[in-house]
Amino acid sequence: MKFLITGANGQLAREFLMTLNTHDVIALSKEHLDISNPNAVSNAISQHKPDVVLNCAAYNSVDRAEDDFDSAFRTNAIGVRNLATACKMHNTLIVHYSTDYVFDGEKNDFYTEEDKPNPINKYGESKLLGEKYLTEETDNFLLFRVSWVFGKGKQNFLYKLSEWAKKNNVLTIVCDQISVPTYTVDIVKFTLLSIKEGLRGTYHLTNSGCASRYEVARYYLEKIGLTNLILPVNSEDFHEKANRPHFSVMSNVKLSKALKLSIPSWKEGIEKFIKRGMK
Ligand SMILES: NC(=O)C1=CN([C@@H]2O[C@H](COP(=O)(O)OP(=O)(O)OC[C@H]3O[C@@H](n4cnc5c(N)ncnc54)[C@H](OP(=O)(O)O)[C@@H]3O)[C@@H](O)[C@H]2O)C=CC1
Ligand SMILES: Cc1cn([C@H]2C[C@H](O)[C@@H](COP(=O)(O)OP(=O)(O)O[C@H]3O[C@@H](C)C(=O)[C@@H](O)[C@H]3O)O2)c(=O)[nH]c1=O
Repeated sequence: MKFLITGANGQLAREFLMTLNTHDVIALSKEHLDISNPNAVSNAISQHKPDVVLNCAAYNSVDRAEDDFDSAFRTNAIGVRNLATACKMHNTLIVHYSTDYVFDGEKNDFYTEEDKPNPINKYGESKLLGEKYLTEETDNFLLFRVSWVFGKGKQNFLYKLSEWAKKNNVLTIVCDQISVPTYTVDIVKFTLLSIKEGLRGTYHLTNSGCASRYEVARYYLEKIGLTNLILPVNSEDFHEKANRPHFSVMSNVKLSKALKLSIPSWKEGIEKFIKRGMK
């Protein structure tokens, strides 16, 4: 099976590259394939004729998207539509990733695939439009909503935490944002199993369990031997541009039933990540 990976310098793409046999993979970074360019996308799919496109490209700057919706929209919505159109032409499976931030966080229970999204920030809006364009354009898709992704890379909360911890003895961490930290290794594993099993459609792919940012910080920093004082605070204490959902935990039951497998907890994910040297 031949894979084409977009956004090849990102943290999820790099995890795929570490797992897949490189003979079967075409990996294109933004420099080599900007997914917002329809001709470039069409040419890349025609030229490489992959069986599967793994779309790991995204505009992920949640705060910046508030003032620069155009950039977020171009990559997270138009880019996805370009890929979906080209994949449909060649009957290629497209695997795409969305986010817990498509939900408003008001449900106070785990979100299922049946729940109606209602984003409360511009990044979430752009990702929801990407979902819409994907599902309107083709049936041959796997759409995974993931949350609080961590792995080798900098676009994640654990990396940011360790940077904050190096600079400050006392950390103030929000306790009113609850979701599921999800390890790139598990995203890759369950994506590849889903492809192998022939699944299609929308699934929530998160590690199991849930936690506030404050709980994650305490767990992670203790595990890596840092003794910073960590104080719980509310989101309103940070004057961030973007609103973030208070409770965006997604249930992974649909995926776990479809694969007849249980998905490891976020704590197991973090332990595995640390054992691998946080690489
Ligand atoms: N990180 C997280 O916490 C979460 C991520 N997700 C989703 O998971 C998926 C993987 O994210 P992750 O690996 O963490 O993201 P990263 O930010 O690590 O990687 C995204 C990559 O996409 C590239 N990119 C940006 N715009 C374009 C474009 N127009 N064309 C091609 N490439 C582009 C970026 O390049 P450059 O850096 O040069 O712009 C970057 O290399 C994304 O769909 C993301 O939205 C969902 C929930 C949480
Ligand atoms: C600076 C600082 C921030 N925070 C909090 C405020 C804010 O909610 C959060 C910001 O961390 P991040 O930048 O990792 O959060 P954010 O970029 O919002 O993370 C999100 O990214 C996108 C791509 C997703 O799809 C989501 O699933 C989620 O992972 O950290 C603290 O608690 N203490 C601090 O000292």
